[in-house]
Amino acid sequence: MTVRWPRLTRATSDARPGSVALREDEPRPGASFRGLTAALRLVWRAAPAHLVAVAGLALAGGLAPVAAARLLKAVLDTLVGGGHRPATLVLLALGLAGAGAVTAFLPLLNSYVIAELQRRTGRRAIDDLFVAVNGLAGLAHFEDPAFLNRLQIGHNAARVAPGSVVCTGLDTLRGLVAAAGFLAATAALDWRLALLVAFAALPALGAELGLSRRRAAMIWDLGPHERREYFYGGLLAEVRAAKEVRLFGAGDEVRRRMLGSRARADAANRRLDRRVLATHSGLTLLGTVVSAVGVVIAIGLAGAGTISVGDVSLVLAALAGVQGALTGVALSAAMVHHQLLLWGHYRAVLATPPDLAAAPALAGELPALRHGIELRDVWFRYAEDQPWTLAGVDLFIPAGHTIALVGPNGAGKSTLVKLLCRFYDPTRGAIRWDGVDLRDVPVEALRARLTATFQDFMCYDFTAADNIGIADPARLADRPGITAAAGRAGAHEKLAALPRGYDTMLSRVFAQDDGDAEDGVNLSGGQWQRVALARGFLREGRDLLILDEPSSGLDPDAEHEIHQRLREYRTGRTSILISHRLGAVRDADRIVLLAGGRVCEDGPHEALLALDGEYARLFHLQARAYGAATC
Ligand SMILES: Nc1ncnc2c1ncn2[C@@H]1O[C@H](COP(=O)(O)OP(=O)(O)OP(=O)(O)O)[C@@H](O)[C@H]1O
Repeated sequence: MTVRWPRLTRATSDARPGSVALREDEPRPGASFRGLTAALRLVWRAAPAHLVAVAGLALAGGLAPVAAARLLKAVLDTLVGGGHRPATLVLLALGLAGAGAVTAFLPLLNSYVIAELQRRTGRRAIDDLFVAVNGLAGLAHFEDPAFLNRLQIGHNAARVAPGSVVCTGLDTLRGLVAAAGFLAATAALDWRLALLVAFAALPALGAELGLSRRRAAMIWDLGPHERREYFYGGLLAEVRAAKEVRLFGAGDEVRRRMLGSRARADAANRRLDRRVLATHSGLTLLGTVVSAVGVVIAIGLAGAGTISVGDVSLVLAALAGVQGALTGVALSAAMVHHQLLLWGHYRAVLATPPDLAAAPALAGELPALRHGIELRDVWFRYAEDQPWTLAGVDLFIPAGHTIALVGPNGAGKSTLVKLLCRFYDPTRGAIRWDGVDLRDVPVEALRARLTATFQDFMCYDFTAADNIGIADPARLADRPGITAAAGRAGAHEKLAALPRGYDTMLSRVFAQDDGDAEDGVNLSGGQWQRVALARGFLREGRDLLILDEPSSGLDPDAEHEIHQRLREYRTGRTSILISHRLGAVRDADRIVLLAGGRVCEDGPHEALLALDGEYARLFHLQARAYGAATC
């Protein structure tokens, strides 16, 4: 049957949605009122009772020292005035002791409640963050350094920023309450003293806000260095890199590079620390002068009989209290500001535009494949400044057929498969599933119809069962299905014979769930490949099977056996098989030779041999290498 496809009408462009959204030179997200309210909403959702408790504690914490100072004044004035009743003094003393106890205990309680609030909020924030990250259907963002930088900062901010913004904000409130109480008490004695102390706090506020802005900018600038440092640290610590690093004696070089990244980060931190030292020294000097002036004025007023001895004690407490409270307010306001800047990166990740165009609102399920998949004049490049990887591919994959993709390294075979899975959209042209443009279908609906084993498959540090079951999370507990898939991939005997069978960890990096690290095993490369194939097989019944180099790591017997199984499995199914072993793909319905991003040859094995083109040359080359003169 010949299927005629309608002409393409979709406007195409080089720009992939969202791909230019997060650049290194983009203005950084600023602290904003919306950021504050978003943090507050999150904390309220995650830990409402704790939020109320922290607010109550903040209010009590602000009032307690003022109450203590007022009680002390009353005690002193009562004592100096004479003629007092003992009961009054006892009551005052008890009140004073109570205020002192509250002042001492509040911070302990506060820390406990804040820690729990932080934990709950952090968990919720991280969950929201990774829901958003999971929602990015394509791969483009994960290859964008600016996005990765933002994600790392956002991830760190998620743990602490929202809780910290709210708690430190309440701390600021507590400081303001305390400062207002002390200022009112001081103003009642002498308003000039109150003004002097209040104005002395303003430079601290400005300086701390400036420092917080610098700190946040520095975290952004250091992100790439720190990511590199983690990367080098990983090379030194991870078992996957250990062989090459040791054999090549590359450890010292990697360590030097790691320390280089650390040194750049340290240098920037040092510059900031010097600025902090200079700023805080200036502020401390200012505070000392203000205190000294305040003390001299108060003693002068007491000497002149204008204020009482108790008033002097109140002024001394107020001076220290106001200064401490206002410095605390400046510090915590700066901290809120700093956390809001980092929180802005978190919110920016949540607001990251999708890198794939959304399907039309009414797009529904994708029907089972009946006719075939067509690539019509497909062009693709990974970025605008990179060369074309696919340059006008025209290809029809009929339903129920096996198409083998062959071609030199870098020809674009895996890229083509990635477009079929819609990890990227074509830069130009279109891919149609029974005539429906893939961009007009929800991406999940498309992927539900695919199964694949990729060339760079994952080796999960999971149990054997989970390593296979993860291919279809709804079937993680479907042990018969998992063992059947493993059987089809020729992995069952090996996995069943492991110390804990399918419950054995395929890792020596993590212990079993019960903490026993002894039973974890490492598989060989070929065994891992079979597990990866089993994952593909678990998703049986899908419309399109993609196998990218499914047997590259297998021994000859295993390769023969796997290809035999694949042949049986593929019969009547639509599949795409990529392989450099041309002998393994000769029985495909059609063999497509990609080169330079285009389809150069296309036809069954015999037809391509008869054509005597590039495929025939490569096939004979391999056949000779295997010692087979004729094929
Ligand atoms: N994520 C990426 N970002 C940028 N360029 C990429 C990316 N992946 C692949 N490329 C480039 O695209 C080209 C085609 O790569 P692809 O992996 O599709 O080739 P292939 O035909 O599968 O090669 P091989 O036979 O070696 O597996 C290569 O030049 C490669 O450098």
